Amino acid sequence: MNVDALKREAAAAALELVEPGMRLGLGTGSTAAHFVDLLGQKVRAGFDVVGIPTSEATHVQAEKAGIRLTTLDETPELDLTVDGADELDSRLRLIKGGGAALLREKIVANASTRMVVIADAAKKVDVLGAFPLPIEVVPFGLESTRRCIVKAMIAAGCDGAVTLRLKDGHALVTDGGHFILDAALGRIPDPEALALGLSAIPGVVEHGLFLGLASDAFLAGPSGIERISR
Ligand SMILES: O=C(CO)[C@H](O)[C@H](O)COP(=O)(O)O
Repeated sequence: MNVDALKREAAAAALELVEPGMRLGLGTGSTAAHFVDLLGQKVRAGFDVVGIPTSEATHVQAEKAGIRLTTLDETPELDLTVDGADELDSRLRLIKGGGAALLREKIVANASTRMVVIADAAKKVDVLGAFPLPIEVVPFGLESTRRCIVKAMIAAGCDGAVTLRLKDGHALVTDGGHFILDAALGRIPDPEALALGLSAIPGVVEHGLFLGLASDAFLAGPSGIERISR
């Protein structure tokens, strides 16, 4: 089975958790897109839920799929968020932000009673960090913020290049109007320490370490779905 089919299987497994009337956080990325697609099919068959998209891209997809949408201002508390991840470990600590949507993804996950991760099984790792850690920063003072990030990394026992994410030769601009710095660390021995250090830097808007947010993960592999719960 190809990776895309596995992603769809993980999405289908999470769909079974959705109940009528739920307030749902809708993730971003190729796996979350399968979830939105499957949810749209259910909605068009008469199932009523309300969704909060975590990116402009998901907003467009969900609207086309016929899913009723709201905002966190109208609906500040959600029942369930279903989202993908770039990496996760057995304690459901995640790296997210490969699709540059980490800020809204974290706000929405934090507003949810449950966050469920859907992914192909290859995303599960023993130690986080092979996937470069996305860090969302304000454009003002970029180089100064980058240096502070390097110092925070060293203080947390890791090291690696921190580079500006580009799109079409220019700095990628997130939905919130910020830039993304990607930290190629290889391994993150103490994600909690790194998260604390990064959050203390004024130019850092948010980082892609999602700690203590996910309650469950559905990981699709060749031999079926593995469910991890916390
Ligand atoms: O964090 C994300 C977007 O910011 C995505 O959830 C993450 O990049 C996984 O994407 P995909 O499902 O396409 O592998």
